[in-house]
Amino acid sequence: MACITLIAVIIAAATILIAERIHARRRLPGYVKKLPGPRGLPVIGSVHELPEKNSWLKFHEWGQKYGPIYQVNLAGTNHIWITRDKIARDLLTKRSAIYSDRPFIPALEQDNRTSGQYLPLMSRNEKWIRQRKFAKQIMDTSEKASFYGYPELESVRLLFELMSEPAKYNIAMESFIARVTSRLAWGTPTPSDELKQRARELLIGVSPGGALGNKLPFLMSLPERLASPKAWEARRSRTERKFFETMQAEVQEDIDGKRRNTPSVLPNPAASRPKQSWMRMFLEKKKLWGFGSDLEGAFAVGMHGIAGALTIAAPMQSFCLALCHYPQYQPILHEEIDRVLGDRMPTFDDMEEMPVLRAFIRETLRWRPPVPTGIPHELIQDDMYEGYHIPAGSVMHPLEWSISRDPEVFLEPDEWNPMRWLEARYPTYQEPLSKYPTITQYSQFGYGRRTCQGMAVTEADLFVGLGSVAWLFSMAKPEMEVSVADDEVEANATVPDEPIMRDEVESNGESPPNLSRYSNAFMNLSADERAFFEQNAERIKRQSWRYSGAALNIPAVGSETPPVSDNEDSSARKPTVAFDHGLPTPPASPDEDETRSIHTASALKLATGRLKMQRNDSAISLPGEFPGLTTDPAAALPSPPLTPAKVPSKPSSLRSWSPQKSTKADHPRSQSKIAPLPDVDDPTMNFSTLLIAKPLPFDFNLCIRNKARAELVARKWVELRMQGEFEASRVFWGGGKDTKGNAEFGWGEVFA
Ligand code: HEM
Repeated sequence: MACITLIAVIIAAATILIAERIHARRRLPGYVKKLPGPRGLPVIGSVHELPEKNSWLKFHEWGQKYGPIYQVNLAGTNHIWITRDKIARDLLTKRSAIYSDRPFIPALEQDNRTSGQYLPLMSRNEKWIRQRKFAKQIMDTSEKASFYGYPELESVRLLFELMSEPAKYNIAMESFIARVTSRLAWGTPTPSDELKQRARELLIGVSPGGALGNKLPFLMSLPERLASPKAWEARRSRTERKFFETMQAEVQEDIDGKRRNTPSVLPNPAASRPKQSWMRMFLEKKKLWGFGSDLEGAFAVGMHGIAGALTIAAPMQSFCLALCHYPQYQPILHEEIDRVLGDRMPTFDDMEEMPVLRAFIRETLRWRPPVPTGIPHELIQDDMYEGYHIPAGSVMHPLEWSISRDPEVFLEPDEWNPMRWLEARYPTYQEPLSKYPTITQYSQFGYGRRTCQGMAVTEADLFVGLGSVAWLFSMAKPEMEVSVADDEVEANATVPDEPIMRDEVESNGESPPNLSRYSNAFMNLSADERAFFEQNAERIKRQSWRYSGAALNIPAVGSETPPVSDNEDSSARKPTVAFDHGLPTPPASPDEDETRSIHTASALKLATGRLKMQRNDSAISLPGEFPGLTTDPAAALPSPPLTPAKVPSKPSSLRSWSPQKSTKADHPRSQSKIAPLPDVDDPTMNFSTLLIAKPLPFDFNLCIRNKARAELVARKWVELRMQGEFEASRVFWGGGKDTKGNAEFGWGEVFA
């Protein structure tokens, strides 16, 4: 029996092979050349040569071997890899009429090309046209409204969380993006955890190295009970739909005023007012969009939520990686931040004035592209390029990893060097600096008719989010930690059993402590809050440093309170009592100023418990290795190498490169040495394996650069929280207890 099966498999494989050969020969006229590439094995092609981790490095290596455009057979499908920007533009942009389709993704329950669910994965059909129009409208409108101020708002919570639990920096950054995106999509940050999970699960579903159904498509034709990947996908798909429909219905209820003052849903009336959002735009002008159903609108908005939720967090984490591994550039960024912003946090309006911050972000996107393999296009008819045949149905990959490592454009391409965007001696430099470098209009966001719709949101989130992080913190690898212990601070490091209160703080001045007011204030706390402080007394005690009273000069609240919007009843602004990050929400008090001050002090104290302070406000400086800032910033810039990288000078276009004719002697590989591939043990190369490459968590030190800024953040956090802005994330499935839900809806297992 086994023998018969083996013979059957061999016959089937041989038939496919012969059919492939005949097919290829019949379609290729004699004068047309075939693109080079690895030969691979019959049937499976080169699948077995791909590593599980960082597969883009293999494609990059093949690019160096076979040239800037080559083809690979992967399980019977022809994949074409493009490693130079010019070729990607020639094909995907200039010939976008035939290069703008998307390949089929087997692991999804519904056909990604026609289902109308995910704009980035659709074929170029009617649904794609109307959803792309809709996407442009919602992006343009929200951009004009400065994306409703959500990045600035959530960056306060981001900084507060980073001060509170620096070790969870990756969660804080992902939450920042998910909250901003949830607000944009539905006007509320409460679904942010669910959105993150929806994004992770979809990412698994669409990644070639993710769901098993993409590696073994036949599994998707079996019944769910026999194929667990199919059951996983069915649940993912049901949960996603339910989530999008629930959010759509809630926004509709908000608009209709039905959800106002319903404490079980949103405890704070101020927070329950309908906020601006993409869903609101959809619902208010439904007819304008011409969608087939409300469900299409639910997906059109939800998909944008998902697209934003994980992509932007990846470069935020790569930014930390870069700053730690290339510390010599940090002072340059801090100099710009201190000069332009001083003691206020950045806003989107600061873009023009801050080319250094933009350069740091752009360079991070280049150095560690969030989508290193690019998002593939599919060619719908046979084509020719520079004498080479590209068959219809080929899956075209603009290989971002290689495109952003073209040694003719990027000197020393593997080095993170933001100066390449700021100094005229680099080929990438462009005037005027008030505009360039941009964060958008970059190969990282794709080509032609399928370019990313979320570039502007990405720009706002990264600029405000990372600008805020660098405004408050400096970063260093653990072994590079500078001495941060301040004798005075150390001497004061005894912490009372209870939280620091305003009166105690003031007592560091002339007047003696007013203990009665102190204890009254403590007694004014709700039972929940008192319990919190009691339970956390030990933790609070363990803090490594605390502010001295003189330093904690808390100004009265007033001028910085955000204005009350037209449709908000200011008397309705009541603080809520809920626990989030282990920190109490301030209770309502007749004396709000006092309550705010008290809670600012305790919030700040709790928040900064695990952080280190730098001795002075300037950035890290170590002898020798790091450039100190001088009055002439140019003189302080680190000197990049004047000679190009050790990589070979490679042809930038196909004109000077002809793979088919090449002999061993004139092949690019034999002309010069191949650039060494990055070491896979390199700590900066530790990435998740899915389509979006996110650095895995790593150890580093976050140091507060300036006390006054930390105080400002804590104060803003308290104020905004009292206004009901920082609602905690909601649990959608499982009756409020957990996220697993039941067999029908809930969270599936995820990895990476
Ligand atoms: C760092 C952040 C991001 C990166 C690197 C990125 C990258 C990309 C890439 C490479 C594509 C495919 C382009 C092509 O096929 O040529 C794409 C498409 C798309 N992106 Fe983004 N993206 C990011 C953030 C976002 C955000 C925040 C949103 C929305 C809120 C978004 C929405 C979309 C949409 C709707 C498409 C599909 C366009 C189409 O197929 O017609 N992206 N993105």
